[in-house]
Amino acid sequence: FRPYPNLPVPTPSAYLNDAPAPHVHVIYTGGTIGMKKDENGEYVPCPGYLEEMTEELMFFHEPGMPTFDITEYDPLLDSSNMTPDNWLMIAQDIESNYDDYDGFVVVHGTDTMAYTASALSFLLENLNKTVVVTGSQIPLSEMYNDGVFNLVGSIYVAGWYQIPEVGLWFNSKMYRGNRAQKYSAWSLEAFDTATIDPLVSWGETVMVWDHNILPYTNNALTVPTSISHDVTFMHMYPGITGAHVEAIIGEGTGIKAVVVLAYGTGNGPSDNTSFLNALSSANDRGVVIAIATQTHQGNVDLGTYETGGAMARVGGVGAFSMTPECCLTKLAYLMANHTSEEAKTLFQTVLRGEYYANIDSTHAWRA
Ligand SMILES: NC(=O)C[C@H](N)C(=O)O
Repeated sequence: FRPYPNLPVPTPSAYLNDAPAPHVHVIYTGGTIGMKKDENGEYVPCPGYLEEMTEELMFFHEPGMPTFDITEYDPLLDSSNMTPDNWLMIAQDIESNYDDYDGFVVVHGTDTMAYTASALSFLLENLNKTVVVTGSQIPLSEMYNDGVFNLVGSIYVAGWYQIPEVGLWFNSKMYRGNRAQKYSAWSLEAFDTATIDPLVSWGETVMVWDHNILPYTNNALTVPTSISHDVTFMHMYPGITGAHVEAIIGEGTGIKAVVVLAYGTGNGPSDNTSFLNALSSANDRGVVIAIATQTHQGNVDLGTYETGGAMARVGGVGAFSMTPECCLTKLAYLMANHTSEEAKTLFQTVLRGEYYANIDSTHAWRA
């Protein structure tokens, strides 16, 4: 339990020591944090409100807080309205402001925050600065809310700590963006990860769990110019048929890759010929079939059961412990610029610390 080494770790006395305040770029995309109720009593994003609140509230101006600029997107989005193009736009925004800021905060709705954080982790190639994605369950406009401290914590960490990763900050913890999932639509502890410990946690002091953090890079940041929209999910369930598979990934759907949410360690109905034939013909057409799991913990290993072997024999590639959000965004990133064969290989390669085969399953004790 040590502060991250080789970094300016601000202590209360350091704040008062004329330490130059770092400068953070806050990209405000929308989400509950800046919402107010409309005439129907439903929460909607409210332009200008986040900036107004950060100007008004003393927490954002305490000694030791980084300085920050807010860029507000137009329109502000409930994150349920986000698409892969929005992920790309945020990544390109970070790229064009990269040299002018010490760190970046993306303010975002919680509903699809895990997807955006994961997508950014892949899109920001050779990232060497901290990018924190955050939001809240309760808007700043409510008397009791989690938005203030989620935002204060994110700006603080993005400014003072150089962590070459995309993190997702929620409830005093920063998770690796491509490992986090929304676990609760109610709790203020809305996010968790089944595999590795948080990268940062804020208790009485700020702790950076340096053994989890990816290495720095000397290469320049790059961001691809396109992302694939032709990646989908297929949730497996008892009774699934070949016709159901065809409806999702059959010829004519234009689908290039599918994340199959299979059972347990990646198993499927090995005696269901119509189902297997539908998958097999998709594979023959070059559709990448990624086999993930409906469970939160454990590794996909298609060699454990005959029912897993069946998924491998129709061309499926196992997702190890990658979350569904990670699988979908990784494939959206890969399919834009790679052939199916390349994408299969890269899918089963650790690109941004998104899984560690054999290690992640040892976290099963967290259950
Ligand atoms: N807490 C939230 O931010 C939920 C909201 N529907 C959103 O994702 O934008």
